[in-house]
Amino acid sequence: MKMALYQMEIIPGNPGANREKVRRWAHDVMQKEQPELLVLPEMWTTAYTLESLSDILTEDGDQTEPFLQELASSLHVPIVAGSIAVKEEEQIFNRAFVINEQGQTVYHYDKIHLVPMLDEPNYLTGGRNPVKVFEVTGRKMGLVICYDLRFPELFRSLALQGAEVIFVLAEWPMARIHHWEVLQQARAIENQVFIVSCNCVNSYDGVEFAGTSLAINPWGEIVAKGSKAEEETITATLPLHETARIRKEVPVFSSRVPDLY
Ligand SMILES: NC(=O)CCC(=O)C(=O)O
Repeated sequence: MKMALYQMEIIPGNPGANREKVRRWAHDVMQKEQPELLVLPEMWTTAYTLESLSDILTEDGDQTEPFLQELASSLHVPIVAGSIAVKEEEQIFNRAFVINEQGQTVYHYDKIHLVPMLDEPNYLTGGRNPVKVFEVTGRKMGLVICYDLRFPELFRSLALQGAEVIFVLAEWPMARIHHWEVLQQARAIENQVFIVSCNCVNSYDGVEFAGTSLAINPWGEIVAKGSKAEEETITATLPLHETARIRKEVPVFSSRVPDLY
């Protein structure tokens, strides 16, 4: 399965301009690369403009989900559409969407673990619904958002539900780039799944983001990697059939003894 990841330089606090960037990118990458799936990063309409988020969202309304639905159906491609800030009454969630190639939203997920190091808990409300797998292109997949990467329980739950690929949608800072790579390789190895991450680049409010979007196979090998600082497209072709062989060679799932832990 061929995927295209948009390692995006987000324009802070300007949803309309970011939607236009994504529209142009999606049309361009579909023409040049013909991927079967598109992937966007975390909070890609606003970046971490947390203090002004409420006003930005009130003014912008709910335009982004219909925009993504129209984009997916017109290009006839599913989109793991990163996450965006969504305001519901007085609460703001960091919400990811998955849109199928018919333009239907097949899944959404509110980030459960809000990141204290970026002050999220002071502005956002954490999700309270459990993670679930979703199906696009006939394959089961899962997703988490950024700081969730530090909580292996989410990944194990998704793997046990049958996810073959787990996406990490992120605005991960350069300050902890070492954790970013190592944790993803560990999640891939321990769950014997493909991990695909989409991060952003550039900085906002003194925080530099780390790029380095990754595709990692269930053996833990990096099969595609973005640069640290450039806005770019990363394409990755995932041989999904390899998972069965790896799970036979190291039969982690049949060796588990969940009654004891
Ligand atoms: N956007 C995020 O959740 C960043 C997570 C992070 O900085 C970390 O886990 O470290």
